[in-house]
Amino acid sequence: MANRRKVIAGNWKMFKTVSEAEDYAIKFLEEVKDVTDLDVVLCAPFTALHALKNELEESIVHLGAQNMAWAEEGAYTGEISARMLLDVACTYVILGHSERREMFGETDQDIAKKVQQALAVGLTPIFCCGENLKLREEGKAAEWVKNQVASALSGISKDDLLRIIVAYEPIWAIGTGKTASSQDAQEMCANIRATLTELMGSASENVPILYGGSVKAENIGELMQEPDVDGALVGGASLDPLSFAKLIKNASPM
Ligand SMILES: O=C(CO)COP(=O)(O)O
Repeated sequence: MANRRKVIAGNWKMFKTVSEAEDYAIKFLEEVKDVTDLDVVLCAPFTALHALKNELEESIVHLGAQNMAWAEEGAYTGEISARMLLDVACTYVILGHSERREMFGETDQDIAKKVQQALAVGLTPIFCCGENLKLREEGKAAEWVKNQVASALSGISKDDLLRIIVAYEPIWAIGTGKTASSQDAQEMCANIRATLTELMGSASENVPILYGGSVKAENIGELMQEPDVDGALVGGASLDPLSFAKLIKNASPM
């Protein structure tokens, strides 16, 4: 039996000012302070990270960003580097989210470079992959996601791959209220693990694979029952501290 971490990560996307984030952190910490059986991550906008660093210090909640530059530093107007994220106590960073791929033109090559840069400074990448509705309906979802995983992760050493989290987020399930069935989520997460096995051998058993797409307090329990679903990346349902705390408690294996 694999000894994988369970992870629930909230992706706030482009929501919350500094004061809203601080207010959230106070309420959220009160609710989740005794959670020990899974890793809890809040991926906040850049502008809220420093304030959250202060609020979350010495708590069980880890801090993450939602994107970063592939370059180390330099003349890249508007970009944020991996070291800047470390500086505000981030330990995680979401990379390759479908919204960045679709709306901001990020390619598999960009994402591969970002994953390498994150690993180089010691951040844990939450690498996102997932198919759109057309690909799913054409029966091409598994192949598409396999290619996304292989092209972003194939240049990475086996040891470094052990430090990655993969999030499977079917685009048709994001923000639509349409969750993949837990069987579909399991099937795709198992396929991703098989691709990881091709890259890193049986150590893939230790890589957490999350599901994302309309996850809520009501459906997390069922998803977590699946053997290859090790947690969730949660958008809309992470925006309210009390309901996100409820989701986390429902995800808990205890
Ligand atoms: O994109 C997501 C998380 O990264 C999922 O968003 P929703 O949970 O709002 O569907």
